[in-house]
Amino acid sequence: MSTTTTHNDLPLHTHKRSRRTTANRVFAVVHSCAILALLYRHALSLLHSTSLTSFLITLTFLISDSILAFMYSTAQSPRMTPIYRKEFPENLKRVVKESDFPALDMIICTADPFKEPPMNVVNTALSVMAYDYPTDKVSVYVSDDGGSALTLFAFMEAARFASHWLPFCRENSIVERCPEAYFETDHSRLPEADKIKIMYQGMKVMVNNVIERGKVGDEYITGERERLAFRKWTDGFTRQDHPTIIQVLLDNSEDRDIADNSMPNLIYVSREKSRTSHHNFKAGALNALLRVSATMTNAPIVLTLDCDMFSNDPQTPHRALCYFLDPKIQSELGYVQFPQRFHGIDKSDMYASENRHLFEINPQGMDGVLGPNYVGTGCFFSRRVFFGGPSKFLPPGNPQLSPNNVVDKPIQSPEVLELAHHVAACNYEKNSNWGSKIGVRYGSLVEDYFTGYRLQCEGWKSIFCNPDKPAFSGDSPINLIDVLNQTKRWAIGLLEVCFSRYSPITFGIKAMGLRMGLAYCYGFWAIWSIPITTYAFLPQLALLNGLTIFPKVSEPWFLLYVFVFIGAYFEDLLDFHSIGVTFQKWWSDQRMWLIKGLSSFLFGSIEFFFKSFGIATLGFNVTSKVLDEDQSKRYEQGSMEFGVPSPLFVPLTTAAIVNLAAFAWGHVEVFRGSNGLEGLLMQMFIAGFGIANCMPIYEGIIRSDKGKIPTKITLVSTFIAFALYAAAYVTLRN
Ligand SMILES: O=c1ccn([C@@H]2O[C@H](COP(=O)(O)OP(=O)(O)O[C@H]3O[C@H](CO)[C@@H](O)[C@H](O)[C@H]3O)[C@@H](O)[C@H]2O)c(=O)[nH]1
Ligand SMILES: [Mn+2]
Repeated sequence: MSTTTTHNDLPLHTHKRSRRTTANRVFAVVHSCAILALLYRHALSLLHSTSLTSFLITLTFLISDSILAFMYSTAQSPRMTPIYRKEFPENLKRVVKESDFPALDMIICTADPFKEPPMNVVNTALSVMAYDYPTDKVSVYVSDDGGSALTLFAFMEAARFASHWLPFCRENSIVERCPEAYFETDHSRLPEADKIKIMYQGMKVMVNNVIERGKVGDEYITGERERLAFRKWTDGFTRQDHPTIIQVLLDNSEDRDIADNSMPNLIYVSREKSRTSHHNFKAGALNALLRVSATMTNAPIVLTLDCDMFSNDPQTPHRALCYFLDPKIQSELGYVQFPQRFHGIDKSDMYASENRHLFEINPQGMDGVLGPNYVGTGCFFSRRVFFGGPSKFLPPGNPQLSPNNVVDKPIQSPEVLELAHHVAACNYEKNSNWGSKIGVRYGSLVEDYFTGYRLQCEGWKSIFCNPDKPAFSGDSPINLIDVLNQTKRWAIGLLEVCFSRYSPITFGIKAMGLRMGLAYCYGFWAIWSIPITTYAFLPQLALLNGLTIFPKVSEPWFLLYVFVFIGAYFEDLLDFHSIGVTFQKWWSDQRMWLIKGLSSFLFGSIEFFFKSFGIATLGFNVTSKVLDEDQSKRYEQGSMEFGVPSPLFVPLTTAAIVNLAAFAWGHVEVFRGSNGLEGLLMQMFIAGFGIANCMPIYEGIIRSDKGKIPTKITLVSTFIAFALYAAAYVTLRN
């Protein structure tokens, strides 16, 4: 089945349904029945339980399995109608003249020059400045929430380098337009390549020198314009407290590259910050930038990009236009989301950094209903989307910020610059709709999930654009603690939405219908921690005390458990298989799911709980993108990086110890014949499965390199494991 949109017989895009749709639906019904039967069994045994202990154990499993059932059933929603799309950018110019292409404003976010090296930010910017797009229609805005002169310095250099890099890419039809990625491979066949490479290396060395010294020395400041710019970093200037800085680095009405073509606009913006007003993290930055860009260029299409993700294909805007320029879907189309894809990932994707469920499988499913969620980066928006639903325009206070306003003054004219500074001020949003009804939405650490969700609730549709050649390519953390802290932030942010009055289960279903509402319920993520923790400890502690808590092999209920487990796992494996992911990567993904359940989801839930009672406040901890050489080496060798004595590792290590002990003790019990294998088999299997998943943790305990689990963590975990055993001994043995 496939639908085609044509203009004079030239399709811009098509889509087709997944062949697995029917199988998915049938299986969902069968599996759901099995789960219901299991819950029914728990309810029965709860009613007939003979002791307090067995009552509590059954209750724990009833709660855990109900959560699993809830998460399972909501996850089925996107699996009902996954679709695959295809674009035909080659037809675009035949349908719309290039001179009629809409202008593009691209916003790149950065927040910390030491965690996000300015050279990476520069690479991201250069990769999109070099898009195959009419340069007079392209504007790149760098949002620097770190308010760092170092980042501005890097961009001054980048602006100069761009005048060589852009014509070089165009004349040689270079595909790799991120210089760092391009120079990683040898291009000695192209005579100019060497020259450009030397230029690039020179810039890199200079920028990195400046970063190392922590300040821009006078010897690096060449012109009067630069001197004036850096003067804004006065003595009282801190990243939390400083005036707005807007620096136009390239202006397409006057700057030209070495081949005499016009350059895209390049504008550095660091919005005003003050300790007395909340800046709403990235959401605040994006809103400030939406306004600043409105005063200067006000392009109808806006790309939001994180500094850790560069463009991997210069035709990407054309792909997005295949949808935005289709008159049939135009009026309701809010955004076109490209998946987050990553480079430098190890063969087994040890940390499940690819997050295929989140970034690919789910969006494909949601695309078959109203469209995918927004994932913060690699997303082209129609500017209009930020100002009310498709049929309910909400004007911003100032008509000059309206999405249909045409800017008729040059970007460096005093009026434009004055207004731009005014709208970047930190109290500009006071008593306005920004963050609540217009712009990117505030109130969650996952502003992306929340914003996309709210926009879809307002009636906007979205498109998932997933070309074979990844459109963007990003960095991902290469040590466990960064991964866990990142997912902890996400888990908290998602709970902030799911337990608010905008919860997808209530508000979402009402606004978008059952299927979309349920699809957004993956935001309840963190509650996975409850069943995962239960299954990581309870069967094992019971086993250590010789207590049978699951059906015997000979009972029919045993088969039901087997079916539910294998069914869920096999379904997941097939999902990964259908998008071409190896078995090994799938195994890592499910393992990381368990690891997160015992760490980031668990701690995230607790922190969210504290926050809800006003006991703690939570911030956006930017993930570090700096690569440590030793760590990189261990990453390539496939050994998991612990290194720091973080409490996040304690439940994991404890679980590893308890599972090993239980598995060993189970064998003893069976050989002694005190309790037959028949009754303990399932508990033995669960402990064995736990051990299989904990392999990197045992390695982490016995390794001796810097990335090992700190001895302190091992000791604390061993102590807790004993304490748990003792507690179980007291409660379970009577
Ligand atoms: O106060 C802040 C904090 C962060 N950022 C930027 O936000 C982006 C994302 O931060 P990062 O540390 O890379 O977080 P990730 O967890 O990798 O990001 C994912 O999750 C975020 C929400 O938690 C989304 O915003 C991102 O787009 C999504 O890729 C980066 O460009 C930062 O520079 C800001 O601009 N201001
Ligand atoms: Mn990131």
